[in-house]
Amino acid sequence: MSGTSPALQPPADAVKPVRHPDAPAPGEPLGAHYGQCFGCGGDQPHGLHLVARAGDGVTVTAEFTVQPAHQGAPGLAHGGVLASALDETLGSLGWLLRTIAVTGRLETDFLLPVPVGTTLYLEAEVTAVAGRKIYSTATGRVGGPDGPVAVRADALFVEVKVEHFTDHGRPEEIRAALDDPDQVRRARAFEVNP
Ligand SMILES: CCCCCCCC(=O)SCCNC(=O)CCNC(=O)[C@H](O)C(C)(C)COP(=O)(O)OP(=O)(O)OC[C@H]1O[C@@H](n2cnc3c(N)ncnc32)[C@H](O)[C@@H]1OP(=O)(O)O
Repeated sequence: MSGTSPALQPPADAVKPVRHPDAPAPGEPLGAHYGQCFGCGGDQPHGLHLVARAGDGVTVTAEFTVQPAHQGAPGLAHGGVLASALDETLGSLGWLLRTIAVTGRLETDFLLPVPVGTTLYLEAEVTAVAGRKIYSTATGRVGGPDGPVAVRADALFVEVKVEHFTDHGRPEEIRAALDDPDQVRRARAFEVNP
């Protein structure tokens, strides 16, 4: 069973999302926004190492393979890890809008158990925008990009300023990210923005 709560129904004044003219081209890898990110960071040993690509319109696709460190029950992915994969994929839609946004609400349906070693094929799309509120939906399929849906989610992301991160993050990590001599990495740590 799945159903979206009223909190995730776009209001009457919501508009269709607009792909930013400088959004990455369809098929272009989005890359990690921060090396230590649990979702996409290459320097995060127990992370998902999720790889996302821009799609058409305001969509992205992504893949992640469930590792032994991601188990809940023996040999099965932990539900929170699968929710993280959906959240990360939905979060990467910010690259298409060129908007910095964080998850306000994430509603998840777990439809099939997902064994360790499985690759989850994820797809996410922005469905509506109302002011700072960004409504989106995602699926994770198994067995291939057209396989059965194992997990799905609806989400509300809320646009924030970069100070959301710099004011609230632990000072050690903020300082390290701001001191990164690589200008692109420095910007990407906080902004889902090329
Ligand atoms: C760099 C990006 C990496 C991406 C990684 C993947 C994404 C993530 O996991 S981000 C991390 C997890 N998320 C967070 O830590 C966010 C924590 N929450 C917050 O900081 C705040 O609650 C925040 C920013 C969401 C909203 O606060 P604030 O900016 O004060 O806005 P606020 O006025 O409360 O809400 C704005 C609108 O959103 C709505 N809204 C906010 N939260 C929710 C919610 N949970 N459910 C429904 N609606 C909500 C409000 O009702 C309001 O609507 P309206 O404009 O119609 O009145």
